[in-house]
Order: sequence, then structure tokens, then C-alpha cells
Amino acid sequence: MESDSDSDSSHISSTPPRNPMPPPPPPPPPRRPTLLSSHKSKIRLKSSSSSSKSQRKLPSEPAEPPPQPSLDDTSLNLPPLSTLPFQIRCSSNLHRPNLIETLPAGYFSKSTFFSKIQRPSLNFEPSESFTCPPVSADRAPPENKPNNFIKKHPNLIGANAPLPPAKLRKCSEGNFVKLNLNHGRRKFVNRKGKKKSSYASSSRGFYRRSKRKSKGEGDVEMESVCDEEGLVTEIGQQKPKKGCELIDEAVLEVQNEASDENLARLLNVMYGYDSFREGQLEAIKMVLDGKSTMLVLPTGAGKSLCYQIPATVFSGVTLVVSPLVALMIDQLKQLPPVIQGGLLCSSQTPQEVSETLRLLQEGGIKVLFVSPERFLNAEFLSILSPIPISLLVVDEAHCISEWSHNFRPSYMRLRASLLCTRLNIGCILAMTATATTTTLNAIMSALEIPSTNLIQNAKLRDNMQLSVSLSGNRTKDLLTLIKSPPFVELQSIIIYCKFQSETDIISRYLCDNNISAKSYHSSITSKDRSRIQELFCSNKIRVVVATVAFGMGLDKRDVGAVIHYSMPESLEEYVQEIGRAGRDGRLSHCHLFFDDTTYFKLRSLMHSEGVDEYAVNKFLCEIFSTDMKHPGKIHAIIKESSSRKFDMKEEVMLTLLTQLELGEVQYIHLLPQLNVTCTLNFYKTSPMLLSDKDNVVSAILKKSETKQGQYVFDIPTVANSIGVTTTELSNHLQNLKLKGEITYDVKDPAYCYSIVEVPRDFCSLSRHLTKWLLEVECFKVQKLDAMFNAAIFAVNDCEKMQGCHGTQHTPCLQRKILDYFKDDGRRDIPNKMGQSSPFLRADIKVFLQGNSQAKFTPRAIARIMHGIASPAYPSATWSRTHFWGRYTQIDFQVVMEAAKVELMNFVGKDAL
Ligand SMILES: Nc1ncnc2c1ncn2[C@@H]1O[C@H](COP(=O)(O)OP(=O)(O)OP(=O)(O)O)[C@@H](O)[C@H]1O
Repeated sequence: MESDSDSDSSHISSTPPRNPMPPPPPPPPPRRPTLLSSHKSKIRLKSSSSSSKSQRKLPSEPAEPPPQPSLDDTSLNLPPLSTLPFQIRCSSNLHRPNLIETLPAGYFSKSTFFSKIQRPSLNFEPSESFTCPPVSADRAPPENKPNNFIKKHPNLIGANAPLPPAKLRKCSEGNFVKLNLNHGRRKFVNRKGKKKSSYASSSRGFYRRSKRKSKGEGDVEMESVCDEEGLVTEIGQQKPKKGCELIDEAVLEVQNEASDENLARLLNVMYGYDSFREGQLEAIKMVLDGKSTMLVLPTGAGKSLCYQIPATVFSGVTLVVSPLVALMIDQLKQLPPVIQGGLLCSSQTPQEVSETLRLLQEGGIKVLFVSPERFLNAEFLSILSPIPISLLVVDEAHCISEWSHNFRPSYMRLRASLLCTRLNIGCILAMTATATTTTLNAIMSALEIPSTNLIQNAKLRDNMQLSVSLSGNRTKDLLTLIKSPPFVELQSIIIYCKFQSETDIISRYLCDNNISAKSYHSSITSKDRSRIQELFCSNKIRVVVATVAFGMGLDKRDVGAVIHYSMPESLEEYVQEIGRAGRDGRLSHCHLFFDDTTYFKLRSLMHSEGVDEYAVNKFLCEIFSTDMKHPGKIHAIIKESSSRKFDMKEEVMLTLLTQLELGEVQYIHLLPQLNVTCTLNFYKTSPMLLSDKDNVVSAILKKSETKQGQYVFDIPTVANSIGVTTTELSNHLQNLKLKGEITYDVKDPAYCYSIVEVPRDFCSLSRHLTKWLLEVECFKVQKLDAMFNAAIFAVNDCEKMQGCHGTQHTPCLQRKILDYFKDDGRRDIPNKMGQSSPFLRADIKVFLQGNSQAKFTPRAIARIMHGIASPAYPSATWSRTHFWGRYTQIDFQVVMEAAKVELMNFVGKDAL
């Protein structure tokens, strides 16, 4: 590694340095006897409601801080919106979804007031000199801080997200999440001291629990204030609901007029922030105006608030589509307590799902987080269709585009046309921190967002100091780095590695060197992952060594450094990951190690999803190898066995299937994924007797094989035979199980679909699909090259740029990143790959001779030469050959061409 300790001034910046060690916790503020005993807050409330709108002042910081409750404090909660003292009527106007029908003229008239509201001093645009506003180190971060509290969310692991001031939290216990949290069973009492409810361990779903009781027609009210024991006396003396009323008032004002002033007031009473950050106000106003919007803001810039505020203003539900369950859970926990949230994901039990859906139907959920896969579920869509959805939020919207660094086939379902027709959604907010121009165009066209509705501030935060070094011994260099200033002084550090094994090795190595570290990757149980995240967030461990699995949704504000032990696969990934640092606005340090070996390894991996036309053709034949006599018949393709058969990753198969559904012609209709093989035992009643009363059991008996007294059957086959959906069949089995009649196990996860139309020309369809997949593969390779080139440029060529020195390369990396996002232009990016090797063909020949019993394609050979496993050629078998990974430095296409020639020679010789 090029030493970075050569320059003591390496971390000099006008951005305030991070405290060497985390600041000691502030002395506990004096506890007020009751909230309403605060004379000042009384006056503030009074004046805010009595002053005229134009003169209204934003509530300022209270003179004395509110009491600091424990993490479990749930004593101050807010009522559901349904109890707000105003009526919200649904608007039929698609473009102004569910806002009050009659809005005053000048609904969005610009208020001169807002120009006076201070902008957050954290500036996302790199200034000429790339400096930050000067703030002293031990002062508050140079950003718009919540004005009067450091309260913790009742259900927050990280406990970083600020909460509304104590006065606001009255009637809600926060958004309860069953996963991740291990609260003990807590008892709640009403104000008279009677036990009211218990939650946490007894709660069954991913939703905030609130007891409601009917109060007139459809009117729903929180039953109790959910005061926690111990705080009863204190709270019992308070006049209830003042905080709720403040929010209610502010919401009402925004509904009457979404002026800058009213929105700023709502921001203040809901979050305690004094002003909006760049892009937030524009986005919120656009959404409130019913305009679908594309929002591109840097990581940690505060995108969530841009849907949370509209969600409180709209009468209907806000649906948030998120790519990861962990991300959904984090976002749910970070909802302000005033917003009732819920979540639907695959890891829930059927009971949890139906409980959440029931709450949704009853209006008990305001913001619902769902995975994109949900949109496959007909039952979900039909439950959702009568529910007024005011806003659909597509979080991490780059996942929609195959040209992004993180394409998710299931996101392809999120097309405006589909969402409009099925769910009557008129307003979409797409959000991302990392989208190139190509990706943005793809998202906006899929979601039909007009180009005028783009709000973009893709600039990097300038409190992140970027450094880079070429390393010959990364492990040693990493330790040196962490032990040198400024890293040695930092409390919280994330180290990103590419491989799970690396994270374990590095964390052990750091621990051996007296640095408290834990590894984090997707193979660690979710319970352990939550625990590690909690330990990190509460500063009990200093370093987390993680794969890409860590970070999305992590809002620990004081991460002082992000170190890339392995180079990221793209500049998007780099930006996303360094975005975890310095979210408190203070100076943070991001170091990137890179080396040729990692680059070659990653470049090989870029080819692990490639497919041949021949394999795609075979796959299509399998998909449509069925009689068309029964339209609507459910078909299934088992993931694992098919993946091996076609030598295609499961994700690639899903991409192809999604294309067959959503491409120009709809060939199939995708159904929810399922474990299709069921093994069943009868318990109470004999199978024959039960089958007399139950036609499902009768069909199972007809379609099963019996093995050692167990009935084994294929779920789609049984469902087809009695004309029910697989979901209906699964529900029926579940009911029988609950009655104690049967027990059963399911296995073999499969993609399910029904055929809409059989393609006329398989050859041209497979050619078209293969070409498209190949383009996607090339694009990924280019992204890696762009990342590598940016690092090389920083180390070799940037000396001329102002501000770069030693390993510090903030200005030149920022420039490279911005240029890349502006113009990813599908142009050829120079790369380091070799274009020939004198021994390549000879080695392939020897390899073929040594493995004459196996069948190969040129792609399979090239993968082995590059050391990449594939479903049909697993590393357990093929890494034993000494040709495994021997040609990682030669361009994959070159190896494939050589393999083609040698394979033809070999087969030709064999044929003779
Ligand atoms: N106007 C504001 N003033 C001060 N802090 C704010 C403001 N808006 C949001 N924040 C805070 O900024 C932090 C980051 O917000 P958020 O998680 O919404 O960012 P994000 O843009 O979604 O980031 P990412 O893309 O990394 O998920 C949160 O702690 C949030 O409370």
C-alpha cells in the first residue's frame, strides 16, 4: 500500500474533525414533572395556534430539553390519523390522489416565508475547494439537527433516528417489528393503572400494534395511550394529546395549502428539524401535487422523509416497494411514531400475512412496505385493489433497470401501466442514490415519469474524505491504516470485503490485533446479524467487516470510516457503500484498497451469469413443452434441478421468465414461487374417510405416490386437477394441519407460471433474449472497468488536480464519479485484460483430453479457465483441475473463442 500516513495533513479539511472517541453522553437533562408543566411549551402551543398563517413562527427549540426516556419508553404516543380532528375526503382525481377535494386557489402558491428558512448547512454539492462549513469538532454536526431531543425510537435497534420531541409522542408505540427485536414481554397500563395490553413477544406481525375500538361509523380510535408502567403517574397528570394536536394541525394546514411554510412547520413538529434539505421540499410538493416523481439524492440525504410526509397528508395508503426484507424492517422501524406502518414479506407466516392484510383493510396501516415479488400474488392484488392507494414509492428504484448495478428481475413488474390498471395508482415516487443517465431513463420510462419531474442532486456529500491506494498486501496495509491517524481515532468503522470468507478472516485478524471487530454476511443467521448490527450501533464493537449485505438501510449517523478491503464492482456500489459514513455531517474517511488480483477475480465473476443461445433455446422448449388444451393450467419449473440442467443461475431463469411475461408479447403469466413437492401424513382420520368429505384430500390421494406410508405429490398437479390456485391449495392444507388432521413438509422451490401464448419462432426469441442478456453482461463488465479506472486514475494520473495529495483523492474521485453518473454512455472503457496467450489453446486441449468423459460448451470451458463455478460445473468438482482459474488475466471472450476452436477440433477428432 502506498502509505497514507505520509501526510499528517491528510485529514485536514475545514469540515469539523470527528471526535477522537465518541462524545460522552450528554448529562441527563432535568426531568420535567409533567410535559405540560413547561410554561414555555404552553406559550408556544398557544401562540402557534393563535397567530395568523402568514405570521406563524416555526416552533423553535424548547428552552429546556425534554426528559430522556429509555429505549423502551413508549409512554408518549400519537393517535392514528383516523382520529384526527378533520375529515379527509378521497379525491377521484388521479393526479391529486386522495387529497382534500376542494382545495383553495393557490394551493401550491409559493410562500415568501420559505426563502427565509435556513437551508441545512450540510451541502451536498462539492464546492470549488471541496470544503465543508466550519464547525468545531465537539459541536453538533453541521446539519439540520433535530432541535430538542435525542430520544430513541421505542423499536429502534440502532437508535440513531431521531424522534419527535417528547411532547409529540403520545398515542403510538412506534412501528413494531417482530424480527430483529428481542424485547421482553412488556406490560402496558392505561392511565388508571389497569393492564391494557402486552406486545412485543406476543405480537404476531410486522405491523405496529394498536388496540382500536370502534367509535361510530368506521371511526377508529386508539384504545389506550399505552403508557408504560413507571411513567404512569407522571404522564397521568398530563393533559393528553397536545403533541398529537400539533401534528394534526400541521397536517390540516398542509392539506389546506401545501405551502413551503406549512410544510416546514409539519417537518418541525413531526421530526423536530428546522428546515428541509436540498431536494426534499421540491419532491414532497411534487408528490402532494399528484405528480409522479423521480428523486435522486445522495445516500443519507433524507429521501425517506419525502414519502413519509406525504403519507401523513394523504388519506389513502402509501405503498413502499423495497428490495430487501432487512431494508423494509429498518425503514419500518424508522417511521415516525405518528405513522402506522406495516410490512408484508416472504418470511412471515400465513397468519401474520392475513393479520397485516386485515389491518390494512381496516385502515390500520398508513404505510405498507412490500417486496416487489408481492405483485405476483393475485390474492394480494385483489385485496389491494379496493384500498385507496395514494402513493406508490419505489425505493432503490435503480433495481428496475437492467443497466443498473443491482438489477432485480422482480422489479420489472413495476411498470406504470400494470400499476395503474391493477391498483389504480396515479402517483409514483421513485427514489435512488445511484443512477446513471441510462438507468434513470430506464426507470422513468418504466414508471412513465415525465422528464420534467426529475429532482436530481447526485453530488457526493463533501464531508467524506476519499483516499485510495494500490496494495500489494491488503491485510497488512489494512492494519497499518487502522492503526494510523485519522483511522486510529475513529470509533465506528465498516470494512467492506467481497467474499464471506474474507470477512471472517479479516475480523479474526483484527481481533488478534486488539481491534474489536465482527464479521457480517448473509450466511450468518438473521438473529446474529441483528445482534451484530445492534452491537455496532450501540458502539459496543468498533469495526464491522462485511460483505455488501451490510449497510442498506443502516442509518448509524456517526460511522467515521468506510474502508474497502476489496474494490467494489461498480462506482454505484462504491457510492452506495461510502454513503454509510458521515451521515451526521461530520468529517468521515473512506479508503479504497485495490489491486490487480482482485480486479481480475471480479472481472471473471462478471461472466458468471452469461448464457448461450443454445441453453436459452432449450430452456424455452422446457417452458412451453406442454399441451395447450388447458388454458390457465399451472406449470412449475424446479429451480435447483433446472438450474443445473440449463447451466443457468436461478436469477437468470427468473429474468428470462419475467421477460417472457413482460416483454413485447406476453407469453406466460408468472405466479408466486412455491415449494412444489409435498410429503403428507394423515393423523386423525383415515385417508379414505377424510377423502369422502374433502375433495382436496381425494385429489391428493389420486395424484400421490406413497412412500413408507407418506403421500408424496406435486402441488401444481393436484391444484390443476381440481381447478384451484396453488395458494388456495396451500391454505387448505394449512387448515387441515391446524385441525390436527395432517402434517406435511414441502420442498423443491420452483418458479410457477401459466402459459398465455406459445411463441411461434423459438429460435428468433432465444436469439433476441440471449443478445439482451449479453448486453447486460457487457454493461456489468464496463461498470467494473470504470471503477478500476477511477482508482488507477487517482493513483497514477491525478497529480494535476487541485486538492489531491498522497493517498487523498477526494476531488478527482468525486469528479470521476460525477462524470460517470452523467455519462455512462455504453462506450468502450479501456481495460487491463490480456487479449492472447501462447499457451491457452494447448492448455484447453490438454484439459479436454483429461476430461473426455464430460460434456462441455465453450462457455463452460472459459468459466473453468477463469475459476468461476456454475450450476452444472460446481467448484467442488472442477476447482480440482489445475487449469481452474489459470487464465483470469485473459479476456473471457478470448478464452471462449479458443475453447470453441479446441472443442471443435476435439469433437471432430472424436467423430473420426
Ligand atoms: N431535513 C432534515 N434535516 C436533518 N436531518 C434530516 C432531514 N431529513 C432527513 N434527515 C435525517 O437524515 C438521515 C438519513 O435519512 P434517510 O435514511 O431518509 O436517508 P436516505 O436518503 O434514504 O439514505 P439511503 O439512500 O442511504 O437509504 C436520517 O437520520 C434522517 O432523520
